[in-house]
Amino acid sequence: MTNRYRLLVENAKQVVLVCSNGEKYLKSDGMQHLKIIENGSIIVGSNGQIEAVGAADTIKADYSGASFDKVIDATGMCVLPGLVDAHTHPVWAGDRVHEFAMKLAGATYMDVHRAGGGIHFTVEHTRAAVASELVISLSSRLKRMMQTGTTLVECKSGYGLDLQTELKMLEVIQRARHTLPINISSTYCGAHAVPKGKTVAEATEDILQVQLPKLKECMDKGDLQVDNIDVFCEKGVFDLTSTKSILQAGKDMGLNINFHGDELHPMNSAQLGAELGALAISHLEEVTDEGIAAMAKANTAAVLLPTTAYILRLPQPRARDMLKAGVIVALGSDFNPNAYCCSMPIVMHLACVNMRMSMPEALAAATINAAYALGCSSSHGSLEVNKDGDLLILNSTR
Ligand SMILES: N=CN[C@@H](CCC(=O)O)C(=O)O
Ligand SMILES: [Zn+2]
Repeated sequence: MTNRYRLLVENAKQVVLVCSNGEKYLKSDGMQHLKIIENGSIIVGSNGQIEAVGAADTIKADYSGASFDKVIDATGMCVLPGLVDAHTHPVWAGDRVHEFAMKLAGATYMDVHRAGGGIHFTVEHTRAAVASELVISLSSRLKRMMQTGTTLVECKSGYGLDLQTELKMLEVIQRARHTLPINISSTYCGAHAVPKGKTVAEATEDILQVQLPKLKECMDKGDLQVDNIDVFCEKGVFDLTSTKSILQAGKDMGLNINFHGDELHPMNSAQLGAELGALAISHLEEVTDEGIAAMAKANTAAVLLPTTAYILRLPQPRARDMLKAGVIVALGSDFNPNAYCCSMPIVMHLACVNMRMSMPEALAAATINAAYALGCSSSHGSLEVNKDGDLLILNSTR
């Protein structure tokens, strides 16, 4: 047995494990009482996984003969799991600050979209951008996310809407996965909007007959790793029927269903997601009581995005109703050219102030539950033995 380890963080005032019994997610009251060790230490092994976590005295005694590549004295500090951002659109070119001005002057998100802006504007610029340019901007955005504590992030395609650009975006995400010290869950979002010049039926056909088969070929050959499938299920974008066929086709390829639903209109997206066994649905500002009940029963996570409601002045997602009903509530930044926030601490803050979540609820939603939404809660989202040694050390007593 080896007695050399990569890292010892010792004597922290608090080690916030979040949970400690292999929970895949936390619900309702379980999110109020997170597992905390006062005066604790944690060891990360040479494989990058957590070797031990516990009271500082116990760790010291158990590992008295061990050596460490690095030792950090965390006296007076607080150790947390790395934050998980469960929803981002970080690959794009073209600035949309002019649309912010339009919105401040009264235009809605869909007014801008229908006028050919919004996602369409970004599609035009992203199609024209070369991959190397997208890699550079993506890397700088991911680095900013890391600086605010994100260690696992979901990254979507969806500003291509054609085979060539969707693949280019997924390849850019793959490059970042291999070059940056951040974990990535990759999402194919070819149904993010109906491309200009196509009907919903034509766009759906292209995704089912052209884009998904090619994606599968690339995945089977090992050229691309993609984890999730996404659709923007919304009035004026993809209706319930087309959404269902695209999500089902993705699921049949082995992708996790994780899609945009019930954002601007009640579409019964939540019920559809529950029926299809979706791992997660994002937004849900307009979800109905029936949708909430269906998600709670199916263990479909709700990825709530407080920056969207803030920037678009939408009704807040009904976090309290969802928590009460037993929905697995997670958080994401929704980083995109319209909602320009890389910081999960700000997202958690907005969740507390605007969605009335408690601080422990927000932390659970940004760690174990966000990891669950990405199918990663066996390796991320809490400080437990054999999970990835992704941790934050806050130079703060609490
Ligand atoms: N609602 C759809 N998609 C994004 C916005 C993307 C964009 O406007 O570029 C979202 O999650 O908020
Ligand atoms: Zn989104």
